Amino acid sequence: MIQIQNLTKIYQTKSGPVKGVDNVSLTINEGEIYGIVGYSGAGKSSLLRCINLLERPSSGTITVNGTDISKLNSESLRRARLKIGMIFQHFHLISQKTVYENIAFSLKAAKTPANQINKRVEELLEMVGLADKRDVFPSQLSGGQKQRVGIARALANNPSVLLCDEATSALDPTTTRSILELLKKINRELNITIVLITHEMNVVKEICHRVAIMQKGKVIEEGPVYDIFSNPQTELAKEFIKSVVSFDIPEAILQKCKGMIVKVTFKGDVAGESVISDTLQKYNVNGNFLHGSIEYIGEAPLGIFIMELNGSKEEIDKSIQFIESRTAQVEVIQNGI
Ligand SMILES: Nc1ncnc2c1ncn2[C@@H]1O[C@H](COP(=O)(O)OP(=O)(O)OP(=O)(O)O)[C@@H](O)[C@H]1O
Repeated sequence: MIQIQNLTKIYQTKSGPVKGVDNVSLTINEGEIYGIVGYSGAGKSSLLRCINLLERPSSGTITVNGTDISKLNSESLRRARLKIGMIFQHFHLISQKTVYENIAFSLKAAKTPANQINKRVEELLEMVGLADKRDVFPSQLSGGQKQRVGIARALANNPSVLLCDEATSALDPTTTRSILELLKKINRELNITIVLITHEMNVVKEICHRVAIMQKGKVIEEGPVYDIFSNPQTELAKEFIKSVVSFDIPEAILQKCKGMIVKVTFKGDVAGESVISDTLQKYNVNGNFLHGSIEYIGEAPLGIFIMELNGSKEEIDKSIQFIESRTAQVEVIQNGI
């Protein structure tokens, strides 16, 4: 478990102090995939780099598996860092070393006995699907393959935590998906806690269990990814979700609608139920779908439909109450009744 309490990071610059992280408190549970999302300059990297003390916090504490790492002396910190792997947007591989040597380098740095290195590197290559690239140099690899080497190197010393700094931002969508699948497998099979920072809400939607949304150094919203997607509280969370699931209706269409336009959000298994058709049969209301889809957050369905309801105010009110009783949320977007 990682516990961050009242963490502040202030950089001293020529033009004065700059707050990178501003009084952040978070708990990241063992075995979860935790996302930190925010625009450029929000403080994601500063926060992530404080977790393995690549940056020294100005104040606050960071406890990793029960140890307050900010209090460790340099030798203890070196050992603690071996249990915190890290991967980077631009991979940071050593270009003069082969894939094998890049991974072995981590093991040598941790003083692994020479007779154990070969077996461990082979295991890691197998795990990341690069057994056939053992002796090639990074320049001969695709971006996705380079990131696989980065992951193998980060896992070499059996860390309990893997920090991912925009690990897929330099990759195309298909490669991104395959790297995210690999991270999911590592989390599931090795029970490694993963903390990832990203500006892509899609990455959060694909693999994270919980997420923190950062702005100006602060965490402004935090919770299970499903809850944030189904019921975002802040404008920024809504904006990030829009980048993945957009339900904008063209103005010209909205102007033509004379009824009540509602956004209906179905949570969980109920997303598959025929709530809308039941409603239209039960009440004297006409429904006209304007937009809709079922998104899968991880593996849980979240159905969002925008529809125009036409009929008497009384029947529409009753049908909305009925939908709410069967599902979760109905939000009126435009009321022409
Ligand atoms: N080494 C540094 N010296 C001075 N200021 C810094 C330093 N590192 C970060 N900052 C400042 O701290 C704030 C947060 O930066 P940080 O890099 O943590 O944000 P970020 O969300 O990771 O952004 P990006 O995605 O662009 O990396 C910014 O205002 C930035 O200018």
